[in-house]
Amino acid sequence: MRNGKESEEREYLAHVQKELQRTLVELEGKVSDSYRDIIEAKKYLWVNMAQLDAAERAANRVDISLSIDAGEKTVARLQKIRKLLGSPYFGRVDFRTKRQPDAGAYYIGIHSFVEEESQHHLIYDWRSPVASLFYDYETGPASYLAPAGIVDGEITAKRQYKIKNGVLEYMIESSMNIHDDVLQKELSSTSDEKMKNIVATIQQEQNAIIRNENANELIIQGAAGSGKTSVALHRVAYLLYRYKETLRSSDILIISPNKVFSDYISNVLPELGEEKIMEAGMEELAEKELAGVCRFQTFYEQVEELLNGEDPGSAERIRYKARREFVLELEAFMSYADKHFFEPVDILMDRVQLPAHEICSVYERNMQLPVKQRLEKTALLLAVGARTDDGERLTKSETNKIKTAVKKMYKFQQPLGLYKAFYAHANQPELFKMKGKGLIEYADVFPLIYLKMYLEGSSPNDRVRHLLVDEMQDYTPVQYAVLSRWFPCKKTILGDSKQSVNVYSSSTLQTIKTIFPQADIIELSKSYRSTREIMEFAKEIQPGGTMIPIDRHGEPPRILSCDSHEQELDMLRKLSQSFLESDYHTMGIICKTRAQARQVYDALKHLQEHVHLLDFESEQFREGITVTCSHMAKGLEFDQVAIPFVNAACYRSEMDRSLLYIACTRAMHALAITHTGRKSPWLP
Ligand SMILES: Nc1ncnc2c1ncn2[C@@H]1O[C@H](COP(=O)(O)OP(=O)(O)OP(=O)(O)O)[C@@H](O)[C@H]1O
Repeated sequence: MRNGKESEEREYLAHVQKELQRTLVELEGKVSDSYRDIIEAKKYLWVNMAQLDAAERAANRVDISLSIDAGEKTVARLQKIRKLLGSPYFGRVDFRTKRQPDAGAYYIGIHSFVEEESQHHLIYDWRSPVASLFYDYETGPASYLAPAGIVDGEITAKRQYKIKNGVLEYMIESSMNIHDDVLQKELSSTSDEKMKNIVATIQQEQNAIIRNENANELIIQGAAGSGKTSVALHRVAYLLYRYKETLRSSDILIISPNKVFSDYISNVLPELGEEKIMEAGMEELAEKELAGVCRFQTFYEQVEELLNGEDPGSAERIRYKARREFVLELEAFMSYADKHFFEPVDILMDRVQLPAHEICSVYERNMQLPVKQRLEKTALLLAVGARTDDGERLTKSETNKIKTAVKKMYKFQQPLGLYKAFYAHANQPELFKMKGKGLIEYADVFPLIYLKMYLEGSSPNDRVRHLLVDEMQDYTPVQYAVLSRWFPCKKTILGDSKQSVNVYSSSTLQTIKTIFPQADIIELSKSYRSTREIMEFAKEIQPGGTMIPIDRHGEPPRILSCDSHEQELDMLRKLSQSFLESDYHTMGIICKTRAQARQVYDALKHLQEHVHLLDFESEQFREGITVTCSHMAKGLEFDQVAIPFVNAACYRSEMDRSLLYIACTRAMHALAITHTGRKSPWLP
């Protein structure tokens, strides 16, 4: 076995580092050369501007921009080499084939690295075909898919390494795919303010998702902490590597629940050597679509309103619009509108007359178009075909008159009017309620957009070539219908039906399956984030499902009973103080509502720079104590979590239960729950 002994491994590491160092120096030289060249070229252009003709100036500019591109590439490479110097590789797999009976040792790292002189791969990128052996197999027969086809062989040895700041901390030889000890060590570490990459410990079932190239739609249902978001981001990095000639980061869009979450995950792709992808929230997209039509309540405002029980009818309205059948009902209404809302009448002008039946027949021939375009085309075809009594063509002004007349024959000019007509048609006008002048409820936003598309058409976004939808359970079938029209590209859709922030409008995996019947569906049940004690506690709050906690242990969750509200706030102060004295980096105090969060934040203000209030407008996730509410905490994680006010009055409904589950599953290592008076019936 090559580099069999630890001393040989250390020698190999030293050799790799020496090569990396050499490359680093070379690249640094190249960067300063190209910096100097660019400055010189710019100076030359500036000084000689008057003497150069237009073609020469253009040629100079092209040269400069090419040099800048080349310089940027060198800087990117330099960054990768710097990263490798700290930790060149984390795994090794020895693989032999019939053609190569002496097993070759493949070292796997975050980026690949080739020795210049020998052109020998000292490190293979974790996304390279051969690296899949490391994640997918134990020792023994194995195969991987190379560009030229399947390569069969045998894995004779596997090793994992922890190299930090260039020092080999430990190495483990194991027949297993990813050794449990290494995973345990990774999971026991304290949290960061940004999500970490998991390349060194990707699990086999996660790797299958990351490397899935065939699915047009891939749905990942995974328990809390099962790595859905991490895996989806690693999948993006994999696809960018696999299709590097045709796919760029700017072709990929992630729909994320809020800005804080986007900030939290923003480091993963750059750490993996890729550029950030585009991100957008559902509301941001809706805002563009409804500009000039109406304003709308946000999703968070909707959830807050439900939690505060401000409008008893709103749950019913939300539930109605979150059904799968609702999309079909909207579509049936569109067919009805096609037939009944166009009322042709004779057009009688001085020089020309167009009978209603002729208008109707042209209209019916263009049914495949959205209403507005259909009307325009109808008018245009009529105008082009029409002749005056003297056999003359129509003038521009006559054509325009026909256009206006045909347009008016359709009963609704505005999407909102058509949307209201839907409820009148369904004989349920009470299910549509404006929140104020020009302000609609969140539940109406996407049905309205869907009807607007029918009325005015929509232009699919061709720039987005892969769409990632996180927290899939929070989107309704009509939202998916709109998303599919906006983005007719490949999709990775992920979430957990147990973590809905609004139980009235959440979609189950079953529902999402019916929306995307061709999708590949993968379920992740192993949960990595929290200790077994925390996950077993959470499982008692939301039983059922297939969540399997990882075998990592910690202190059991504490339920702390208080005598008064003031004493409960005092308890939170104590918990915060002890967190500040501990080795933990992040603590989340997760409340049910925004108002509660503000109250707790005020009570902890004396801790000043250590405490942050995370609200709907926040954009950043930071170290220290974060006071927030469950629906903002979704997707995030903390070393330690405290959940206040978990009494019977505050946490009683199904929705409260779901929020409590989300809050508990944010904790990695420690969880404390406080209450005054009778504790919530959802607590174990
Ligand atoms: N294979 C792995 N190796 C190491 N850590 C992992 C692995 N898979 C997941 N994790 C860790 O588990 C935690 C949860 O991951 P992630 O946030 O991606 O899960 P999730 O399923 O999206 O969670 P949730 O739905 O609860 O928000 C993260 O700290 C992540 O680094």
